[in-house]
Amino acid sequence: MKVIRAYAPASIGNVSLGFDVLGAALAPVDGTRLGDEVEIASAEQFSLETVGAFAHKLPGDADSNIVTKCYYYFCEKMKSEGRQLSPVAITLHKNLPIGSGLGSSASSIVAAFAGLNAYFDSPFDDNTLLTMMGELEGQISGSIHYDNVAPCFLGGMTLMTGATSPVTLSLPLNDEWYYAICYSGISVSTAAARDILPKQVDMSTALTFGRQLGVFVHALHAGEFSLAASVMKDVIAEPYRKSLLPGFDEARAYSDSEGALAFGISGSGPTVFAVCNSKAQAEKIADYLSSNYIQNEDGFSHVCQVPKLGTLITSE
Ligand SMILES: Nc1ncnc2c1ncn2[C@@H]1O[C@H](COP(=O)(O)OP(=O)(O)O)[C@@H](O)[C@H]1O
Ligand SMILES: N[C@@H](CCOP(=O)(O)O)C(=O)O
Repeated sequence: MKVIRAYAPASIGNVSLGFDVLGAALAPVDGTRLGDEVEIASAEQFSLETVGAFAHKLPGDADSNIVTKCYYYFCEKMKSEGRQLSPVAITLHKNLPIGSGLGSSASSIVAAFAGLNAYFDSPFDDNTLLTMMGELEGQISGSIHYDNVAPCFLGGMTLMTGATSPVTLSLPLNDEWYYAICYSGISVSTAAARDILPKQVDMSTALTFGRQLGVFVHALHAGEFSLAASVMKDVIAEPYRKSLLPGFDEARAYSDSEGALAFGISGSGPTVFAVCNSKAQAEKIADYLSSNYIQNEDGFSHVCQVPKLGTLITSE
């Protein structure tokens, strides 16, 4: 019997300076698989089973799970192209905490679509799949944003174009940067963390945002990584969202005192990340965050890099 497995990594939305337009995939350097995984096999009728460390935090009924919505959306798209789908049984390994700022819903969505596409012999190209992923992410968080689904699917650091094709561009990576990331264990709803943001920004904020993003993209292409790190500052969301994150200011102060290149909120939080020049520095900051930023037994920290690959498909 054909079985497809799709693993989709965690991601940092916004990367501080690119609200809704910049994202990066994450891979712990110790080889931990930090991401959701789906298994797809043939069945007489559709079913979804959920397992894994955070399965018990998902909605109780399968119909409310975003993976079920992905399956029916995929069926509709196939039907509109004159193709019929055979039913499948999906198992979701829910390894990412919900409302963590690690692109948890994106990880499930990407694993589901990428897995279904592989199972049904690749009817959709990457750009079409990305558009479908963005739509489902929009259903869950209240507005379409690709900054988690794109890096989760494609890997690396991705910049959204605002166009339909290509939806996203890949930016050069710095292999020497390490990211200390820490999930505090509390849940922050992305939709709620979007609702607290002002609907308009003032002129000076808009100018800073545009300048930072322009300098960042130039600096990465020029290999000027210190310059790139110097503009990793969030002028859009952090001033409002940090009030939702107990211990945020202290965590930033420690990261700065250790000489980290940048520090910020991953997605809508509560996960935070520090960009570091060395693995040793990232380990020290991750240790501090483990002891001081984590609020309960669900929290964790990792030292990560940004992987070149995103979703991994295997079949048997
Ligand atoms: N497979 C899934 N993974 C994550 N969240 C899911 C899934 N299916 C349904 N949900 C629901 O979607 C919402 C996701 O909340 P959100 O704050 O966007 O999380 P995150 O920021 O971690 O992606 C929650 O209400 C959660 O119960
Ligand atoms: N750009 C979005 C990113 C949300 O990421 P998540 O991991 O918290 O879902 C935002 O900042 O709202």
